[in-house]
Amino acid sequence: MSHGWGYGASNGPDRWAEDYPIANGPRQSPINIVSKEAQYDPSLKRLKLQYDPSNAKGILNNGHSFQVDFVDDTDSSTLTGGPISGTYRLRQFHFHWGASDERGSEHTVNGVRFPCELHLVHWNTKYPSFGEAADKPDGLAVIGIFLKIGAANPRLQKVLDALDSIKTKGKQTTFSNFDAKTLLPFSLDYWTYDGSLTTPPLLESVTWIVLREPISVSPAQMAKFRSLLFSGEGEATCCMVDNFRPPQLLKGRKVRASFK
Ligand SMILES: NS(=O)(=O)c1ccc2c(c1)[C@H]1CCC[C@H]1[C@@H](c1ccc(O)cc1Cl)N2
Ligand SMILES: [Zn+2]
Repeated sequence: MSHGWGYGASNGPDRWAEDYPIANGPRQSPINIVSKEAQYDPSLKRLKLQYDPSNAKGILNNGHSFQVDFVDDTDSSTLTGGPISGTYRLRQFHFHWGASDERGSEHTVNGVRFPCELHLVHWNTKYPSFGEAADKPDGLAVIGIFLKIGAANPRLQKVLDALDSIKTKGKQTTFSNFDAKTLLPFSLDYWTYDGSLTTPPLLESVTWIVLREPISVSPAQMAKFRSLLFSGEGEATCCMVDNFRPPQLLKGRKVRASFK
């Protein structure tokens, strides 16, 4: 790719391997989860999420999605239990979505695509920093949550209301006192497998934890996601939609389920 990676015809997922050969690696994400082939594993623990709302720091349009960043210099917002050992710290969360409601999620379930998918990114504190953890096989743990069209979700509203101030690439604003736990569905049943970041650098460092229960989002709320731009101020306007990578080959990996 002559210019940076993206989701367009000239720089999208089908061309990422040119600059990131790991795109054809053995543990790439996302994947299609075939529920009947996921094996129930009774040794899997319950997920334990302890998030401190005061760790929320800011919200940024990074030109590929938008992310809410958290202060991660202490163990005050952590993920433990589940399929992981040790303590992982919340770094940021972000979303992937479609131009219309029939696509947008990265993971699919029995071939079903959702309009949007939320990723809560955590890093293993056995490493000194996120940067050190990002390329280790057990470095990151990302919780994936599907969004399904339904009633407006009041828990999303504070995030969506901030989008007007970060419309274009590079824009950021403060975003404080937000409890990411409010974004979780009632059930914490999950599928888990070893995978990768779903965008370049596509590092094969992620323990994926995909929740079975979606959260709701209304059509009007989806329109807010789609009001963002990939482009920077003063550049040709390019709507931020379809910022998802399609499912990748399983290549022999097993998907485990925390539930029967
Ligand atoms: N869809 S996802 O959850 O699989 C995903 C994919 C790619 C990246 C991220 C999350 C996040 C995680 C925090 C850093 C950021 C990013 C990155 C940027 C600059 C870097 O030097 C390294 C990284 Cl990892 N890349
Ligand atoms: Zn993501």
